[in-house]
Amino acid sequence: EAIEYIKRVDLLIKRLLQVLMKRLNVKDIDKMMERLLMGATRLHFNYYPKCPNPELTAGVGRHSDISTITILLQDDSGGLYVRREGSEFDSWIHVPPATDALVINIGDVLQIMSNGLYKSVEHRALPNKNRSRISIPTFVSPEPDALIGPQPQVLETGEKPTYKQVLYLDYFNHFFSKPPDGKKVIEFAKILLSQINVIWLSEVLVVKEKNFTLLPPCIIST
Ligand SMILES: O=C(O)CCC(=O)C(=O)O
Ligand SMILES: [Fe+2]
Repeated sequence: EAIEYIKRVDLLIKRLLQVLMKRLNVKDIDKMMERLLMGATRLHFNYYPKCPNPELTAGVGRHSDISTITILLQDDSGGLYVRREGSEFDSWIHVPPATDALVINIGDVLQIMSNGLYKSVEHRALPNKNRSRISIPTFVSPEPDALIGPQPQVLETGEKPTYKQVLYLDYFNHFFSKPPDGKKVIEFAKILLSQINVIWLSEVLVVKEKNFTLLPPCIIST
């Protein structure tokens, strides 16, 4: 049954990625792109024993997944919450379990690759008071040695990159080096304003010294 599930989910993953990448002007998912998007897919089995006081337990703390996408199969007990985007105060929406339905999360890798067009979803999971819960997420992720960054097709229009190229293994290790803390992890791949200023200032200095015309600004990832 598990193998059959994996086979079917694999087809679903490929179909979903095709649609999602089309929006980024990536029309063909070749072998290289496949390794970048789904080179290392992992299945986790989460068990939450019942707990008399769920609000006092950590459960799975607030985080976004460091995957490209996550396909989540949950049982019918409930306990997954997503953060309402843009709310000033913490506001969580319960994701009710639906029969024969899967939950699809956008992960950080897709946010980075799309230069922020797609947004990874912040979520958390709490145990139940009266019964245990099982969830089975499939994390669709790049190979450890893949470089993740905004795709050239996304930047074709002249859009400035918000994220730099990072090794997926470094991103992965960074995520697991700290307790979960919302969407802070993605800052690891962000191009910082100070980095842009330094590059811009150095261009101005070159112009002043040599009387050259200003080169088009380029953002170098460090
Ligand atoms: O148990 C759930 O519903 C979510 C678990 C989760 O977010 C995770 O394992 O990353
Ligand atoms: Fe998660």
